[in-house]
Amino acid sequence: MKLMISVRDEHEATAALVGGADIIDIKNPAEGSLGAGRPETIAAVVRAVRAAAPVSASIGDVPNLPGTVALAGLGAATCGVRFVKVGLLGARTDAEAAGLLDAVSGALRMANDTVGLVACAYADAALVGSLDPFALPEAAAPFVEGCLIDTVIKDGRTLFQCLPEEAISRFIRQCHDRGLFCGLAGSLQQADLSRALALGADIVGVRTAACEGGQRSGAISAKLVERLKNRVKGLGCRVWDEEKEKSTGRKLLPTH
Ligand SMILES: O=C[C@H](O)COP(=O)(O)O
Repeated sequence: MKLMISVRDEHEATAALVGGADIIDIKNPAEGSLGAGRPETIAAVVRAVRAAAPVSASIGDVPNLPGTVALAGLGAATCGVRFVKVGLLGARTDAEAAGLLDAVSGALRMANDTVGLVACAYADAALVGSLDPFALPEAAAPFVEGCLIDTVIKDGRTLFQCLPEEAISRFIRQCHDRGLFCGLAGSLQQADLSRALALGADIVGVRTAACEGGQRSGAISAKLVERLKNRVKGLGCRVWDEEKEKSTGRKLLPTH
């Protein structure tokens, strides 16, 4: 299981790498759960990380405007990231989700073939009228390399307080059955990491628990990242299903 740390800028990216993060995810917490960073910030993080880890860039908790979102995806893809991550906040149906992802994946192909797309739905979608997260893997499968389930309301409630483990397990299975990697996020704390691994998650995405003061508006602390990483290492790592990698022809884990 890989530890993905969501960072605001190149300074936080460096701290996350020092702490042992496996994946560097760029987001702007001031603009939402998956708020988009500015292009110059994304480029600065890519330069700071170099080849030390895969870099993903979030393009926001997006509205249901495929053209607008595709342009945002193209912009992020030209900054040298390995993944573009899109929060499907404005999609209400699987058809709207597929329409958005089709538009963004077409834009990424204009940039280059090495940039993968990651679709994100929300465990607390019902509170904001967004897409049922369990409709995501099926709708996203033709366009993405992986899916993430996160929380849109960052009030400290964790993913595991929004959904029962059985439901999270179902989401992970839906992804794996379609050859997609699956990430879990949503105010995850140390204690949640073992649950995520036991359920078969491939990636855990964290910001708040890696921030000084335990506030996602705080700064990423290398020490706190190291503590999270040691916890993940102490839990061992899920062995990939070689068959699935062969059958999909895709590395199921992000590579850089
Ligand atoms: O990685 C994405 C998540 O939004 C992490 O943020 P969080 O731990 O503050 O919920």
